[in-house]
Amino acid sequence: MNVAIKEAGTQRVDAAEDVESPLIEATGLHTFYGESHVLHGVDLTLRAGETLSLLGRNGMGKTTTLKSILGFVPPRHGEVRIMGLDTRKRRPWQIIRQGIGYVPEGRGIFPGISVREHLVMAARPGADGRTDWDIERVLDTFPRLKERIGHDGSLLSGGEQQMLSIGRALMLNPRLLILDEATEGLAPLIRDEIWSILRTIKASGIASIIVDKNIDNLLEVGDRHLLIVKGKVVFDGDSQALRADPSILDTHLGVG
Ligand SMILES: Nc1ncnc2c1ncn2[C@@H]1O[C@H](COP(=O)(O)OP(=O)(O)OP(=O)(O)O)[C@@H](O)[C@H]1O
Repeated sequence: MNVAIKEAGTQRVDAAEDVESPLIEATGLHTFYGESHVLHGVDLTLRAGETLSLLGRNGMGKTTTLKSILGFVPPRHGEVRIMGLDTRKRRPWQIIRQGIGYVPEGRGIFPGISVREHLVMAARPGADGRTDWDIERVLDTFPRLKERIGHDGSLLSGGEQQMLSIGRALMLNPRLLILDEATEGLAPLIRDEIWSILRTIKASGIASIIVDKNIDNLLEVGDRHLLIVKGKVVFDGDSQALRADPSILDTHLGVG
């Protein structure tokens, strides 16, 4: 057992981190918006280096699962441990500082701030002290961003903004990336480019949770898949298991 003392802004967070323990261990999550009960006992585990996809039709609770894990919508019942840290009573920024790069729906690119500034502002050693993702490596991974380095981020195309959002998350030297609908609304060629980048990121050893609608890419890149229906996990297994029973995707996503 490794006991790590982590800096979290002005507050020190003591985290008992077991290197063998999962990066994320969420059990029995029940999440509400007001009186509306959206998650009904979701369990989710993510191990180091693993790529996990969240599948499900619109409105089934994928984004809410991510927001529950990150503390934006804290679950009313259940427990989330991130790299050993019990996240109850933690603020989202404290949770993210455990080593999470979050790429939200909508990208979060600011007007009046250049590509370089977006990247430089985010730069930080990882929670484990790693600094292997720096601006040079991000620009090598995203040649389109290199070409647009001085441009206002908000004036980039949708695909370039998405790349900037992912590049910015990598500048945090995260142990895991969370990507919510990273290829939504993009042209097919740009989507392919982003999937290729996600494969590169996976090969670098960073774990990820990906919410996306492209099943073929998810089956190829993902190690494991959680299928969420009305706030409950109805399938948790690998690509082989999902391919072996097309009725699962057919029933719950209308594809198969
Ligand atoms: N801020 C909110 N207030 C009230 N209800 C919400 C809120 N956000 C989401 N919901 C509801 O919670 C349920 C789950 O939504 P969620 O966004 O998690 O689904 P999703 O699986 O990510 O689907 P999508 O792909 O449409 O985002 C839906 O019924 C949605 O209408």
